[in-house]
Amino acid sequence: MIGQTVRLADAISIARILAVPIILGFVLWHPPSLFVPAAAIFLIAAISDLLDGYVARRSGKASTLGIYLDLVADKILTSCVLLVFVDLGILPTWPAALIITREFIVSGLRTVAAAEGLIIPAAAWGKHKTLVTNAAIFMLFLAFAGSELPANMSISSVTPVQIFAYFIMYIAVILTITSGLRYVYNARHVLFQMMKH
Ligand SMILES: O=P(O)(O)OC[C@H](O)CO
Repeated sequence: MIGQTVRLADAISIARILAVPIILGFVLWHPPSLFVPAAAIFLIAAISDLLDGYVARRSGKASTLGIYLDLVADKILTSCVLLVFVDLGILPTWPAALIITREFIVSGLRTVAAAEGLIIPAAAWGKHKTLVTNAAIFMLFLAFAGSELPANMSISSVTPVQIFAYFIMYIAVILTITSGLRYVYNARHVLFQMMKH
């Protein structure tokens, strides 16, 4: 039973990864008119992040594969959608670059910590960052659904919903940086250890 629950959690994470090409397909095929179906699939994928955590917790024990799949699925989903937003001019390069760089730094830290026998699981501040980032992405999808893309817009046609979506995205950037710094600070002994070798 525990094995089955863990496998269900893993299957949910794998489904989240498989949803990424479908979302990108909708977004790139006919932007921005297919943003609503893209947003709907993105929302289901983002909610599945909460679901796989719940399913894994019910088993009382997350598998190592489950921890890996959960983290990797989140990062693939977020990074790919941010890149496509940059491609379409919805997002400047720097917030996407900052978010993706932070993910590399924290993932790298997890790798060296694991080599030292230390597991760095997703902490509450990391989960909050993911929640806010996903909310911002979902709102950007809806804010630009059926509207002009930024390259064809005049400043006067920017809507309050679009301004609000960007506001949430910049909060997500701040949470991404602060949560990343917390991981680095909490694992400082791993970094000091690395410097000694
Ligand atoms: O901030 P991280 O790297 O711990 O990632 C958190 C996860 O996205 C939560 O599922």
